[in-house]
Amino acid sequence: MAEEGAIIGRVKLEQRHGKERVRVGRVWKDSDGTHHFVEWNVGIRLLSDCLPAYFTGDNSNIVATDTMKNTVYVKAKECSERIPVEIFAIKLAKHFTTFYQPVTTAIVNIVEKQWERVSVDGLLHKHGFQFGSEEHTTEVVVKKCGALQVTSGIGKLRLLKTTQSGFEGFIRDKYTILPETQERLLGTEVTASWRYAFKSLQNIPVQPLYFFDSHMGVKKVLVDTFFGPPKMGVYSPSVQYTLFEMAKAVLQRFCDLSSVDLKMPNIHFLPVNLSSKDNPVIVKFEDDVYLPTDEPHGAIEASLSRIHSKM
Ligand SMILES: O=c1[nH]c(=O)c2[nH]c(=O)[nH]c2[nH]1
Repeated sequence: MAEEGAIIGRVKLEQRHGKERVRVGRVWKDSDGTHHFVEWNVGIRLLSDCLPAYFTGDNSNIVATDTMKNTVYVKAKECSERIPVEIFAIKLAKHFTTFYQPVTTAIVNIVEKQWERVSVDGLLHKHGFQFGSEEHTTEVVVKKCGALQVTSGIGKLRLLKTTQSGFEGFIRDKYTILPETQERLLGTEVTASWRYAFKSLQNIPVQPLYFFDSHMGVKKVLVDTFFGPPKMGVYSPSVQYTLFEMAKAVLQRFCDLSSVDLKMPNIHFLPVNLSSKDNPVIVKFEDDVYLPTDEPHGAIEASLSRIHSKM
């Protein structure tokens, strides 16, 4: 059994090492001239018995972080077919736990940037892509025994609705100035992550589009639940309530997920009222003119997990 930590006198050492921000772009070319492109930003952490490196300067059990970086490019080259980011992360993590005897666990995080195929004159371009702000994230943990944990996610998903939102009934005291309202603009930048229920390398779903479809599906449920039906929308009494509705909808719709984690900052758009001594009403706020802000913002986060296998 490898040792990743040790107690020395009255202190405990826990250690891991890896490489951060290894950036790779990969193109796949179909025979009809259609190209596919992904950009990945990879982080790797290896748990292994390299305590002698800390205690005596003996590096003989260390996988150099430079080697980890090279491995990202080698494995990207080896992927001759277009693959989802989750499968690439699993391949990398599996490599580290099987190729290196001292490595007991590999943790691979990847952020995929959004390069979307462009349309020109109404036709999808064969090799032209446009950058979007959204991110597709994954974290994969693989143990030597084959145990696996896969988390997927979405980052920087900015959503905003101009009505059907309010906030009332909260604690009022001598520090409170926020008025109660049934009419406000609601803006957020969703960071979502969800854990798949399968727990070993043998149980990874075999359908080639599984992770692509899950990602698109979860995103659609999150967005649809946030906004409600196109004509009427749906009333949000708080970010907290809407967040819970979104998380519940994801677990109800996708039974192969065991938990979902949502961070939904309340990004404030401040009402604009302008007045002067001579002109008391230059701009009177009527739910129309706002000052967009980045900070400070509300921080509202929650996780929802299944206690039983079915909801
Ligand atoms: O939806 C909201 N939740 C809060 O907790 C909160 N706090 C606040 O100032 N505005 C809001 N809005």
